[in-house]
Amino acid sequence: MTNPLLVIDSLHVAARRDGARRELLRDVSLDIAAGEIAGLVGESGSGKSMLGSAIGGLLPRACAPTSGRVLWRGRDLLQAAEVELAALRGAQIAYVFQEPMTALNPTLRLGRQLTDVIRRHGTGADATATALKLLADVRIEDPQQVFDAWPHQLSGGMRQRVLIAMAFSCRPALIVADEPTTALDVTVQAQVLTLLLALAREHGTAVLLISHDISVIRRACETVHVMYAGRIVERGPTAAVLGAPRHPYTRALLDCLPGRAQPKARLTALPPAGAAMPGCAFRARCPAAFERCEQEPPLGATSATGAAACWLNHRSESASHEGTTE
Ligand SMILES: Nc1ncnc2c1ncn2[C@@H]1O[C@H](COP(=O)(O)OP(=O)(O)OP(=O)(O)O)[C@@H](O)[C@H]1O
Repeated sequence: MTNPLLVIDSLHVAARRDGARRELLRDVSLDIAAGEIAGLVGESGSGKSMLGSAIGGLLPRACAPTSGRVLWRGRDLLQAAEVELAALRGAQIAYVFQEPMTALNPTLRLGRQLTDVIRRHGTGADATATALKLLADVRIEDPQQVFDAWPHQLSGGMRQRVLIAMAFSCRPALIVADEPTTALDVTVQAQVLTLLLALAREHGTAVLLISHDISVIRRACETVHVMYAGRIVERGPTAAVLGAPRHPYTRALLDCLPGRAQPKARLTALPPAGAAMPGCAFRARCPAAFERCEQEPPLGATSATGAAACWLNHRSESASHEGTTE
């Protein structure tokens, strides 16, 4: 990829609790180019939000990177001070989170919250006029009414539109959208996702769309990264990865889609992400890697480290679609 906006290079993140260390992200690498709509998919607890948070320096207090780099336009953000990260967030990297109510301040009218963001990043323009224009851009019919409203007076879908307006307010180069539609009614999920993507394309904004729902990723993203137990196990152009998945976990995710299971066929349970298991959790489903997986010694006695070791060793030959054309 020429001149990527974001390069995550062999990132490891661990949590510390009562003196014990638990690895949450293991050797994660991911590139995003300017304007690219990239997807990150995996089951709950696989580390998607942890990765999204690590990009903008928003990891929970108990969690920290232990090695690797997060290069933003070539600058390693893991070496940046909080003041630099705070300036970057909003201005260049914006976030849209799952639950709009928790991302908004319930004690401030929406117009005030929008103009605060606009003024903080100093675009110089009339903040009120800019806010009203942004509300119109997210297809809100009566921007003035929403500008004057309190967060609790809006529906979840409308609140998420306001947060999308806020995210675009400073024309960021990247939006990290962490399950942006999961908390919404099914009927508005598609509208909000379509809006987010349309604005991103219009402004040339790159998006890292985080979702547990592979059908959302399939519909929205040019590239996909599949995450399991803190690792990216497969990556590539969405059509290539989902059209011909190479990793058994990707195949298992696709098999979970409604309509995919054959009539009367049994749904096979996914291997548990946190369970202790020697060798590769997928060896029974992965003939190409079977022998190596069997021989691979587990890295540790607890957690899925045995599986991780295996993926680490055969990932490049079996699960990368690099260079694949759609
Ligand atoms: N504040 C925290 N301190 C320590 N560990 C955490 C913290 N938050 C999350 N974790 C752990 O990090 C791992 C990854 O969690 P993460 O929230 O990134 O998963 P996810 O894939 O985004 O799932 P979900 O879609 O349910 O949010 C999980 O094992 C989780 O228990």
